[in-house]
Amino acid sequence: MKPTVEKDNRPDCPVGETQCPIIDELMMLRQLARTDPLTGLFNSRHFRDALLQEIERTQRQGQPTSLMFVDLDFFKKVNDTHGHEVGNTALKHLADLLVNNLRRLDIPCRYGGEEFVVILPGTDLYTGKFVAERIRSLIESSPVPLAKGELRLTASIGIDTYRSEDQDTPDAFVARTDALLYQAKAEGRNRVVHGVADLTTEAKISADEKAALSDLFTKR
Ligand SMILES: Nc1nc2c(ncn2[C@@H]2O[C@H](COP(=O)(O)OP(=O)(O)OP(=O)(O)O)[C@@H](O)[C@H]2O)c(=O)[nH]1
Repeated sequence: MKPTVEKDNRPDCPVGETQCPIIDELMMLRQLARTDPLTGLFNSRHFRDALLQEIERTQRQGQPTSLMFVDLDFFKKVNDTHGHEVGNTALKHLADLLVNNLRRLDIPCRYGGEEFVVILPGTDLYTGKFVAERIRSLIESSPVPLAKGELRLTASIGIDTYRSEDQDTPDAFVARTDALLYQAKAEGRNRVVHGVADLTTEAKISADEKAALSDLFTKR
């Protein structure tokens, strides 16, 4: 889901007009305050608000929320070798890849620098692991087209899930997921590291469903 001009929470025009330039301007500024200018993704401010909302939904309705940290590998070398502009092109390339390969409900954000974060509402860890692996594989197999040749990238990913019975705070959830990303870096990069699997949920998924999920993600 990419930022679009918000239609909800639109304040009423103080003089009751349907077209109100001041309200339009206010909505635009509100949008800008939540958007990363380089990639067009949501920024870390929006990420925090959206995560709080999804965790609240998990606590009230029981649907799990997964969280994925995606960080490009050796990105400093990209800047050092090809220059900052090419680095920026690579960041935009990754942002587009995320937008084009996630569900519309998912919330990809630029967390900062070369680190991206995606909220996956209503997604258990089993499904989240498939999504993460598909994104990792797509990054590896989709080089960035440059004026001269192409730039190959890889990324490390940490993914974990907030379940209705979880007691940790949103910050603690972010910290435990971020720690998995750092584990992926430490274990050699270009890999997905996930949190502790919920064996009861996994056991409920039939072999047919697992095969269908696997098929779905390998065919895309
Ligand atoms: N081009 C560009 N580079 C950025 C931007 N934000 C951060 N960076 C660069 O991202 C690089 C991150 O480098 P490091 O934190 O050392 O990480 P890394 O080289 O990717 O190494 P690992 O993450 O350990 O694989 C630094 O060189 C930053 O300058 C940006 O908006 N544009």
